[in-house]
Amino acid sequence: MEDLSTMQCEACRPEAPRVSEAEIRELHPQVPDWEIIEQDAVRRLRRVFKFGNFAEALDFTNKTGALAEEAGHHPAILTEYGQVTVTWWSHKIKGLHKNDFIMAAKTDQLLKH
Ligand SMILES: C[C@H](O)[C@H](O)[C@H]1CNC2=NC(N)=NC(=O)C2=N1
Repeated sequence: MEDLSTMQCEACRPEAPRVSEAEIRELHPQVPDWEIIEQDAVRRLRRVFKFGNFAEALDFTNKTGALAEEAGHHPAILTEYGQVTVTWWSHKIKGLHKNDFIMAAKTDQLLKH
């Protein structure tokens, strides 16, 4: 399968289907550091990134924000001293779309720059 991090998000449409269990089984292993959580009955992808201090956490936060703006698809980001929690889901469909797996893979790539 194509590397998720090289794919582009498709425009979020309210009628878009959430990922199926079969799609999750195919996509989740490609972003193994992310957990699937359910919060307020909405399934989301979440990863905690560890850093040495707040400045590094803030830098990563800003890079993630720029990635989101470029893609037009936005996460929840909690920035703390030494760690950043990034949570991806698709607001319009109140759940997980392939876009969220793509953005999780792209977020992982930020660690390499
Ligand atoms: C108008 C704007 O493009 C839409 O509201 C976008 C913005 N960013 C988004 N981000 C996420 N995660 N889900 C959405 O449904 C979404 N919709």
